[in-house]
Amino acid sequence: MTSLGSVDREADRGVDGGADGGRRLIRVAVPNKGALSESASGMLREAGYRQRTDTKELVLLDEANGVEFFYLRPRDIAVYVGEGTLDVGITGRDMLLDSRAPVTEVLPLGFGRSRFRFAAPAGSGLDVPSLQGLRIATSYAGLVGGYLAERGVTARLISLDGAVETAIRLGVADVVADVVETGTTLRQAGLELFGEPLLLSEAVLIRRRDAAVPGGLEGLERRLNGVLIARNYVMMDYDVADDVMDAACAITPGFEGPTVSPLAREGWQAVRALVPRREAQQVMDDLWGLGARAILVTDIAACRF
Ligand SMILES: Nc1ncnc2c1ncn2[C@@H]1O[C@H](COP(=O)(O)OP(=O)(O)OP(=O)(O)O)[C@@H](O)[C@H]1O
Ligand SMILES: O=P(O)(O)OC[C@H]1O[C@H](OP(=O)(O)OP(=O)(O)O)[C@H](O)[C@@H]1O
Ligand SMILES: [Mg+2]
Repeated sequence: MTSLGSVDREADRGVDGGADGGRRLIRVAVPNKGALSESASGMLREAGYRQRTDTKELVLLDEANGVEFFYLRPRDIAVYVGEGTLDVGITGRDMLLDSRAPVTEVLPLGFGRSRFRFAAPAGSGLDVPSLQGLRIATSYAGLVGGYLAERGVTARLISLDGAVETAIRLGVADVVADVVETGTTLRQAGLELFGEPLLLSEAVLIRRRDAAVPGGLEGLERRLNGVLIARNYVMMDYDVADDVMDAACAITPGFEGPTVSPLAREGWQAVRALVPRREAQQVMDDLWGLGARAILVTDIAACRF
């Protein structure tokens, strides 16, 4: 295992000798465990980067791609990036806001989606103004404190490391504020949600705010964006008669207009466009209704936009 210190010095020297001669590595923080860890590494792997095979590895150098990955607790990632120690990182939007670190979102990554909510024993009938003077257990005191301050509510925040849902039963708090995905954990604790979500969270790529854009970020962002498009879009091909071509193109506008090619068949054209994956079945029905035929959908293995 390599120590963080020795790799730091290696990174400062950059990648020598290659076509990029002396290019500095971009240093990327990745969650080492928890809800975001597997998906973050999976996405980076899909984007062509090396990822660790041993969960005990703390640092991994992907020299060919000019990236060095540091596996850290998701809660600490905004701190490292905010301090400028690491260039970019993947963490949850909720953790980034909670940290108050000087970082900014570069790209939402579409996984680790959750809502941040207040909850209390079923039937309490609470709302946000009635939190005044109550005890709120949370692992996100920065986020909750900021939310209440904006609304002029003063409550006592009980900071806990995790499993906050149990705090009410144990008499430590009146209310909890926590991450909710399915709501199962809250229900099992006999709690119910109240108030609007404080936040809709997901995994995000972050960088330091008010600092120069790190070298290499553009390439990383383009690759990750390519993964998002490959995941969220499909390629649709179909044949359509000239007289309904405009209507068909309106159904499948693509990103920059569909590709239209002549067909051997007189009065018909072949059309190709990207379509949101979740809309593909409805779009095929609509095209069929217009008279389009030979409608094919294919997955995108990789792309750059
Ligand atoms: N069940 C979940 N579904 C979706 N996202 C989640 C879920 N649990 C946590 N997250 C998100 O993952 C990020 C990291 O949370 P995670 O639970 O992994 O860290 P933690 O609570 O500090 O550590 P741990 O739970 O491993 O002790 C946060 O942004 C959070 O919103
Ligand atoms: O709505 P659900 O689908 O039940 O998911 C939400 C739960 O998942 C997370 O717990 P985690 O396992 O991370 O434990 P923690 O609370 O100790 O962080 C979160 O803190 C909630 O407790
Ligand atoms: Mg957790």
